[in-house]
Amino acid sequence: MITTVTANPAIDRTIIVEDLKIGYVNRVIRSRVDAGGKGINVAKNLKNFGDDVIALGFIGPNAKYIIDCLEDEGIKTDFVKIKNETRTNIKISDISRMEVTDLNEYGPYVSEEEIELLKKSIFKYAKESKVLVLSGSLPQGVPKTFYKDIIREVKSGDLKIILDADKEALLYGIEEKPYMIKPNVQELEDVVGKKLESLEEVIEEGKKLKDSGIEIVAISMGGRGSVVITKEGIYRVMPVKVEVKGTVGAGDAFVAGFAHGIYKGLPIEETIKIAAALSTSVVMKEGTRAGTLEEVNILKDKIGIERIER
Ligand SMILES: Nc1ncnc2c1ncn2[C@@H]1O[C@H](COP(=O)(O)OP(=O)(O)OP(=O)(O)O)[C@@H](O)[C@H]1O
Ligand SMILES: O=P(O)(O)OC[C@@]1(O)O[C@H](CO)[C@@H](O)[C@@H]1O
Repeated sequence: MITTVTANPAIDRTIIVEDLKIGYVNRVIRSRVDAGGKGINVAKNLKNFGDDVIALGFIGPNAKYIIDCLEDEGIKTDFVKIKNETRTNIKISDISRMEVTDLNEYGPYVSEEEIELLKKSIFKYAKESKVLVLSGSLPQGVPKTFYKDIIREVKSGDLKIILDADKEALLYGIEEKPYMIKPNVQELEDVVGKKLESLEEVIEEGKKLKDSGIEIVAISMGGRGSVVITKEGIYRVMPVKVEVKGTVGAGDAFVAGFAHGIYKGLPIEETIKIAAALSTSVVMKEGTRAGTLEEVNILKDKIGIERIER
């Protein structure tokens, strides 16, 4: 089984506009609502691959919609029901600039008792899982060491932990050496505390993290693809040129591709291709949506992948 944890789910409201003008009245062409939050997006992608996945996290009284969406898709869920409301994140997609602006709320305040309930649940499901995905920001009241504490508690040879977080949650999490991390360049810059101007610098810093004991360091670079640093080698992955309709959740699809490959024990190059293809299929869609197996099968062979160092 694969367990995904979304401490800070979101009702994602995507608003499609043309030529957004800040400070003016803008007309909305169309809008849509999706169940969002990073771990939830990972779970949606994994389900489309037919993997056995369960989604955990905190859920507020206003967000039954999220549970219903996941259950409609056949995804198992076991969320901790909290007193305060789940956030709504606004995604403004400007189709003339092909640009998405994210307005993400901090999320609800979560109590100590609610945090303990989620921790217990994660510890329970981790015992039955091969892969554990810890993804996204932490809502208010949750200590920045949340992921670190979980990794320390559940880490074992049999469980592969993927951490996709930012800022302090990532910094602390890294201290416990998860199996894999997936920072984007900005997140990696925050970890190393400096601007990374060239691909060489990105690789250099990624290598240091890998050498510190993290097996896979996958650095995503948006429309420039990614660099994946593993013990098998360093891979430069080039994206496919497609019509981009929305980039929200591309990173989560990338993570899901790795979770799938690791779960199935696939070779690293095949895993990377699936991850890149899955993220490509997501950018071809409006809103926060997952990719499908059929889309990946079409896109996979178009992914350019080059081993640049052993
Ligand atoms: N404009 C694009 N064109 C083609 N592929 C893209 C584009 N943007 C993203 N991708 C694909 O998605 C992957 C992950 O994207 P990105 O680096 O934006 O993740 P992220 O910053 O974690 O995103 P998010 O937090 O919104 O999920 C990239 O490595 C690439 O394969
Ligand atoms: O505020 P966070 O937790 O960092 O990110 C939340 C979020 O932007 O991430 C997903 C896309 O990756 C969206 O579904 C969601 O709204």
